[in-house]
Amino acid sequence: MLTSIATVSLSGDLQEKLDAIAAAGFDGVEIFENDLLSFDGSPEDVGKTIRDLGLKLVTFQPFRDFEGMPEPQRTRAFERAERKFDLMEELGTDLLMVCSNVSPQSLGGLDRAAKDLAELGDRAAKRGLRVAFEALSWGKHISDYRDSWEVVRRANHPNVGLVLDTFHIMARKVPLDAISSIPGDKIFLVQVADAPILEMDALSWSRHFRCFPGQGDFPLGEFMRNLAMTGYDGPLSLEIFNDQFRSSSTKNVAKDGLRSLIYLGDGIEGVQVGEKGTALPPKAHAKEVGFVEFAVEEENAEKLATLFAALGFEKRGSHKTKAVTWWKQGDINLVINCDKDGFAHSYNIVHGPSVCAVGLKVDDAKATMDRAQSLLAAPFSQAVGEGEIEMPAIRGVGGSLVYFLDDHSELSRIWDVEFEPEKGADTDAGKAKLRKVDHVSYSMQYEEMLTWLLYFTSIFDLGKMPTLDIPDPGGLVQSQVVQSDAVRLILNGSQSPHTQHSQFLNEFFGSGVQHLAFASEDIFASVDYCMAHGVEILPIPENYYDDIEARFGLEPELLDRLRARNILYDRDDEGEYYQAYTRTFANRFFFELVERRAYRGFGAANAPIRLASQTRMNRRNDAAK
Ligand SMILES: O=C(O)c1ccc(O)c(O)c1
Ligand SMILES: [Mg+2]
Repeated sequence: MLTSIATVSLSGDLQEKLDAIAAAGFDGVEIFENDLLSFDGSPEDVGKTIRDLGLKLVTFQPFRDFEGMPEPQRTRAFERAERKFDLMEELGTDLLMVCSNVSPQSLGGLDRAAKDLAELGDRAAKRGLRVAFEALSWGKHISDYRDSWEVVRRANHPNVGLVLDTFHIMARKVPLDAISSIPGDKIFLVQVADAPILEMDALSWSRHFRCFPGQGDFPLGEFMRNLAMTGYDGPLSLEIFNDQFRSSSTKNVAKDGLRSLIYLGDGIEGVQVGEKGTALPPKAHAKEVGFVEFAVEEENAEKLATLFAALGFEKRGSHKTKAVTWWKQGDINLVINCDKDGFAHSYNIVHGPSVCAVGLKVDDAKATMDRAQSLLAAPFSQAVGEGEIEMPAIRGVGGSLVYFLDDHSELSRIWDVEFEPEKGADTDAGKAKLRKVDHVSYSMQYEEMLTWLLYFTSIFDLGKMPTLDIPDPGGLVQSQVVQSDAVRLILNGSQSPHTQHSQFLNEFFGSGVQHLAFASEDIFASVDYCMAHGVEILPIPENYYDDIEARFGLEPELLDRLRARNILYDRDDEGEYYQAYTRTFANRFFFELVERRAYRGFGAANAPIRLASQTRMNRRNDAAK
């Protein structure tokens, strides 16, 4: 199937859109009428530009309010169609997409509609053109794909075919299995869109909340399996009306679109997406966070080392040739990089003290790299010193890196090969009882959230959880978790410029890791160790403890232990959660200590308390300056 996208899906003017569509690597494009009307150039110019970019003009759309009109509107509708046919000849496309009538004047009846379409087919055939009929989910008489198919079937005209648009089909929650019995050659166009499940009218839902396949909740795999059975081999075209996309980078959104189509075809038998098709290795199993690398200047490297030691980490080695140290506790590996060369250094120059890379352990690092690149991730490599191991990596959030590690290649020996062991290091160290990285939390522009959601869930076996709105004193923060059984990532975005989250983006000059949570096997012991070693734990107000006492009926003794250590508490049907936070390091990132007792959430109810407390600390710091 040809990959295609409708111009309405992107921001920018028509030229920018077409450039981005071609640059992303699509085979074709749908011209949405408004993009043509607002363009300062002739239809011939547009057609030539499209061909010169190597794109196929898949369809011109939409032609509205056509079928079932009484006279005199009916005659006028045919005249309007003839004008569109003229335009199509100038543009150089043979397909007009007709969407079902929404006019209150239109008359019902499948036969009437079929007769109108057959006549339109005759007129189109005279010019070597075709028409394709789509059921809008809010159409006056025709709103169900089974009815639009019945109209096309009864029109029984070689130049009249069907459009299947997954949004309209799924918005009506009708069964998908009837798709499989439509003959593939009667389907002229397939438009794909995903969307979050929302309770609202179909028109507003469609015009504002569509998103790329994989970013929403629709059962698109089931659709594709049914489509494969029809033998359809025409365009697979993204048609996405989305408010975020309209205000995002044209190029990035176009690339996300193509990634989503490649992902849509992944694992669907009988479906080849793109002219060549892309065979993907299976989704990478994200087994654990293998390491986290911090990019800092020398001065901050010392401070960060002091903080790591106070958090119970043991320095285990120094890189043989670079100003890089390795810290470990339990299965957590942290790397402090203050070398004057290489990626970390350039990242530090832009962002200041920061997490510049996260290493994810997978089953097979090489296969993961292949999959990531097939899904259009940007590979990263830099000069590898003698005797060093080249670790596969791709660009991630805010230009930071995601490295891939595994247990079976030479990558498993990276610490031994590249690091001089620290003499006298306690190799069993787990002083503060921290065992694993529990989660990594990224802050990003609100408009980027769907990009990184698709990135993480298409490459890895990370599933998405429902999004949450978290109140910050300066506005709402939207939070999206993606997780496997052992790796949890949080993607946070905010539309308010006043949230802490947005301040982070300003001060950090972009998106990145805002905090890192370590899983403790005994939160009280962990916090005691850290406090005894000078770690300042984020203070939590007394009111909070009064509230959780009332809410959960906690024993006074437990409450005292929580209060004394500024530990937050949550409980649900599954279990209990304990969490404490460090103060922010260098005004950038902070650490969280958590203990999960059969609990799978992230303490969302506590997040506003934490955010308010952090805001208070920041204001106090600002006032002291
Ligand atoms: O929102 C609309 O009007 C509209 C127009 C054309 C389409 O293909 C569609 O799915 C929706
Ligand atoms: Mg459509």
